[in-house]
Amino acid sequence: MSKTPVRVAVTGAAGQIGYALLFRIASGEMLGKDQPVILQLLEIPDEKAQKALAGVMMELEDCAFPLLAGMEAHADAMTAFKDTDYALLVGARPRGPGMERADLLAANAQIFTAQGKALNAVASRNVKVLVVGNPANTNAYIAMKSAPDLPAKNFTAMLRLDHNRAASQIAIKTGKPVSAIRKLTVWGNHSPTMYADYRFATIDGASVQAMINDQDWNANVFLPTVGKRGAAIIDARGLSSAASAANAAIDHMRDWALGTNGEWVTMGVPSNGEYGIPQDIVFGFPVTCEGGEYRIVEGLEIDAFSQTCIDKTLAELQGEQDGVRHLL
Ligand SMILES: NC(=O)C1=CN([C@@H]2O[C@H](COP(=O)(O)OP(=O)(O)OC[C@H]3O[C@@H](n4cnc5c(N)ncnc54)[C@H](O)[C@@H]3O)[C@@H](O)[C@H]2O)C=CC1
Ligand SMILES: O=C([O-])CC(=O)C(=O)O
Repeated sequence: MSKTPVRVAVTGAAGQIGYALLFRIASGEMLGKDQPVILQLLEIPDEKAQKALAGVMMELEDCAFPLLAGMEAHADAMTAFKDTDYALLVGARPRGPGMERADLLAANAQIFTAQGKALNAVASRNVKVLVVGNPANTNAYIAMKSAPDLPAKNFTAMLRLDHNRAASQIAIKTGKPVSAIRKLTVWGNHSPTMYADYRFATIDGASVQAMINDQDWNANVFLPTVGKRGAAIIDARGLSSAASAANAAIDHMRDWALGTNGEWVTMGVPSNGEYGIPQDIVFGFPVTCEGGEYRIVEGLEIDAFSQTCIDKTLAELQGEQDGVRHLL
């Protein structure tokens, strides 16, 4: 018997990430090739944006996806999020050259108070929320705090693009396939302060740290390359990353919903005090997923270099949080 369709809300559906994301959700890459979906698409109530969204929907129709069980255009979060099982909050202003993601806080924070409230009012009580719009961690925190009737653990931020970027840099450095890398993680904020950590990573059971054995490369090449990759793409393309961001969003939601078979992935999730990160800070952690739930990998040793990196990215997040306190 075929499965009951699930509802997937996507905001910023007519934007560049939306265009790289929706077709993959509708084809079953996110929730499985046997899971029908109903897309509930949100764009701003602006004639041009709604017209562009209508065009994207025409294209979705023209793909004749067997799993696309329905599709709706919305200009109001209160209708877009009705009964939704998954919510991908992409719609927000992207940064341009010379900006940091935190510079977007003033422009984007209010979007996430409104959308958190709407999720609180009308979404499925089990809704899984992924915040992509920047600054993603703090926007996820804002949405979570604006939705007091939903479990805090349902709100996550996208660190998966950073995780995937780190994996590719390690694959290039070691000459091994990216698919062989296990136990990699990225701690903290989706910003240049993030700490991509391969101390526990293995390739075919062997330690990646021992294989690379170069702390200078770690500190002065690897971490800045991963941390500043978003800016490098803006510099090269004139636009922020879109296809790789959409790909990471698919990876994040797929793993959360369908599980990771014991493998580690990175998700930005509200802390319960793990690794000394204060309660509710949305922080990149290593997690495993099973049965639709993520679990933070605990008990990892944090050495002095790593602690310094974690303290720095935490301090930045706390600063962002202080800056939005008036909205909550
Ligand atoms: N967390 C991550 O790893 C990444 C995050 N991003 C962020 O994702 C966001 C979207 O990026 P793009 O798609 O490239 O931008 P874009 O400008 O192409 O599209 C954004 C879309 O969101 C819509 N929008 C704005 N406010 C909205 C609201 N309140 N409700 C619904 N829709 C709304 C806009 O009309 C626009 O169509 C940006 O904030 C960007 O910085 C981008 C790449 C990676
Ligand atoms: O850098 C940006 O502004 C877009 C983004 O978050 C990324 O590519 O990681």
